Amino acid sequence: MQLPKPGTIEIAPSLLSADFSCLAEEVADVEKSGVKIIHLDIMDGHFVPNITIGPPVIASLRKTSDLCFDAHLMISQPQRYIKDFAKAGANHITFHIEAEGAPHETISMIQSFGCSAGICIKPATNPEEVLEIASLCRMILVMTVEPGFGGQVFREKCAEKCIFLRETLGKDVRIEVDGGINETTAGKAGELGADTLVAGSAVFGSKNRQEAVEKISASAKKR
Ligand SMILES: O=C(CO)[C@H](O)[C@H](O)COP(=O)(O)O
Ligand SMILES: [Fe+2]
Repeated sequence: MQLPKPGTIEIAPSLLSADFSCLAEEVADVEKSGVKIIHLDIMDGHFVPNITIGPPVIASLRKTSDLCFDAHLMISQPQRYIKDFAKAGANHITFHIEAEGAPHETISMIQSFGCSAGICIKPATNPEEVLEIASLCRMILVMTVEPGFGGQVFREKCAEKCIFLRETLGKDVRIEVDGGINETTAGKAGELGADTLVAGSAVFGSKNRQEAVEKISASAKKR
């Protein structure tokens, strides 16, 4: 499934906090809650101090799910691996503006494999830095924690970048926030202009994933 068109609030559960011994079941469980997107955190142990999954895991999950696979590449050299992630079944590929490679080229490469492109900014990065390429992206990802680990505390100051991005870019682009989203912080993120909310520990750390997704979604829509 492609990334949903702008205009709706979407919750994107992050598989980072799922039980890695049964990922297909975890995806199926969260799919019951009606989400359209699953967020896949790809870490290389170099761009961030953690290592997660690669293309073979995504290819296996692709056989079991039709959700939009939103791959968040936290890797130093995204251009080296885009083909592999696209062929594995990613629908939307986000890379960091802080990573190596000319962003225009990376975006063209993503699109040449039939995926939509996204650009991500870390907490210390100014949102102005993505303006030049934003029109080529279907979604801008604003990190509300330092990338690398789930379960961190939401940084409101980072989410405030969404106001500038929304005012400057308008409604035709999705703005995604990632890090520390739960039923309390989702309201603030929605209020600031985010329409796509990644939630890892708040969804997969909860026994009832459906209820968790509903609460986060209701909170984000209250803006
Ligand atoms: O990109 C990420 C970390 O780098 C994750 O997507 C994010 O942290 C989700 O986890 P949580 O909702 O528990 O904060
Ligand atoms: Fe992420």
